Amino acid sequence: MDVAVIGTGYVGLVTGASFAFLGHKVICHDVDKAKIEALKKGKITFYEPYLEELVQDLLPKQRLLFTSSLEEALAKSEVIFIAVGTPTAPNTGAVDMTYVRQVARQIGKTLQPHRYYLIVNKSTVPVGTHQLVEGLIQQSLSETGTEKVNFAVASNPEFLREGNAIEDVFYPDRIVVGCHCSQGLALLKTLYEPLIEQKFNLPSSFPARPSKMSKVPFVQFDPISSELIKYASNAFLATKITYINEIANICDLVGADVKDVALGMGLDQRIGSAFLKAGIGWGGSCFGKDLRGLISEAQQRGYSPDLLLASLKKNYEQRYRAIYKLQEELKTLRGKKIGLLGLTFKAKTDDLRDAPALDLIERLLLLDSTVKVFDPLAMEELQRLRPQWPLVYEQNAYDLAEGCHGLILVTEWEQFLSLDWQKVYELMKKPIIVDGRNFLDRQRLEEIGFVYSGMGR
Ligand SMILES: NC(=O)C1=CN([C@@H]2O[C@H](COP(=O)(O)OP(=O)(O)OC[C@H]3O[C@@H](n4cnc5c(N)ncnc54)[C@H](O)[C@@H]3O)[C@@H](O)[C@H]2O)C=CC1
Ligand SMILES: O=C(O)[C@H]1O[C@H](OP(=O)(O)OP(=O)(O)OC[C@H]2O[C@@H](n3ccc(=O)[nH]c3=O)[C@H](O)[C@@H]2O)[C@H](O)[C@@H](O)[C@@H]1O
Repeated sequence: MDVAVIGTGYVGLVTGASFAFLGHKVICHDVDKAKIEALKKGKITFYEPYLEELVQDLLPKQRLLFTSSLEEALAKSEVIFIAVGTPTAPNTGAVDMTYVRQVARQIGKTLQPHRYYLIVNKSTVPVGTHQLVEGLIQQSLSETGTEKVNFAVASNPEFLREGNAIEDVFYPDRIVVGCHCSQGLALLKTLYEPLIEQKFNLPSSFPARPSKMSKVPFVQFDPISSELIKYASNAFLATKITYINEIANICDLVGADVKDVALGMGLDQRIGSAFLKAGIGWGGSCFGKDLRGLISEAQQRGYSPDLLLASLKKNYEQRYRAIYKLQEELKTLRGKKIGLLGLTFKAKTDDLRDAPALDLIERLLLLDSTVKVFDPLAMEELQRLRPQWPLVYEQNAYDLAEGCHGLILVTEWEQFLSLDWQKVYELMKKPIIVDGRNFLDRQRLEEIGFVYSGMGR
């Protein structure tokens, strides 16, 4: 099947590459010409495990093409995915639909008569966006006088995680679609058929298929419900983390260990063990924006979603607990050297969008600390985002530790587990460590002589 993907960011590129791998012919379009030129050479502009390898494998086979021309992208395509950004609008917390609107209008100007097209919203979008996109396309068609174009708009939200995108896209828990048009629904089913049936094999160096996996549920809903499933899922996951963080804070008060509490809770199948890792709070490009988006949707309709409001507020407060813990040990942080081990919002990504590290650094600078940073992937990105911050950028964890009064582990990078912690201890001025992800071996660190503080343990 000929497929176009509009917007070649995280989601667009993973979507395009995965459909191409499954045997479809995919053409990805983006307005960012530099991105397209890099992709044509097999270079991706962000870090995502396995993705560059996949793109480089598909390019010579001509199954995955890139273009900065929308006309070229739509020339042969029957199914058109919209995968542009839907950020939070300034001040209101509502979803900024500028890019989706632009794309819908442009698609409407480009569709050809006497053809059928299925336009699929892959972006995370407010309820009713399928109607908005349909209306804007229809309007453009009328403006250009294009008649006899048969098209439908569907919802097909994406649930991948950054850093785990290939695994999540090829071995998903479910495929959610919302489409009123039976022809469109049939096309989506055909498109996803190899994935539903798991009729493919990734290269042996890629993540293996989970052993219990057989068929992937392809679940159809009304488009409005499909659109809401995405927001409701992200809001639930974010709230589940906020919940365990609340329990962690209570653990700190009563002397319990949140890792044990989460283990005991998670064994109850009704609760489940996933997303019960306590820490300095969630970050990233989507949880915050999608919670705000859902809150705004509810408020626009006169409903106050108090649980979601609390979940959002508590998460941002949680970030500062790492600093309170340092203050407990060091009293004042003025003039103290504090090192941040890791910067990204999670491991296996170079993404700093809404990363807790940004709030931590800002607060530490306000408290007149000297802030040293090290991250395996995100140093240049931090310099680009906050060139005005007077930070000490270090090349490795040992240089970071040198002369520090305290370290905060911000990101659970695997490589931090195998550091020579005795050496780190000897390099520090005061051996205080706040493990913001409950990631390190507490017992070993305490044996070395560190003053260790986890989140809720
Ligand atoms: N990043 C993630 O892990 C996930 C993101 N999503 C959702 O997917 C959507 C896209 O997110 P990302 O891929 O992270 O965004 P991104 O910012 O990485 O990529 C968006 C791309 O769209 C392009 N674009 C903007 N306007 C365009 C236009 N008029 N025509 C063509 N291209 C245009 C941009 O240049 C950019 O390359 C958002 O709604 C997001 O909430 C959903 C699941 C996971
Ligand atoms: O809509 C999206 O963009 C995506 O948002 C999240 O994915 P992502 O933000 O990439 O990463 P997660 O693995 O969900 O982690 C988000 C944050 O929660 C934190 N987290 C996660 C799990 C946990 O137990 N504890 C915890 O603090 C992570 O450290 C990270 O800061 C969702 O998990 C995806 O299903 C969704 O598609």
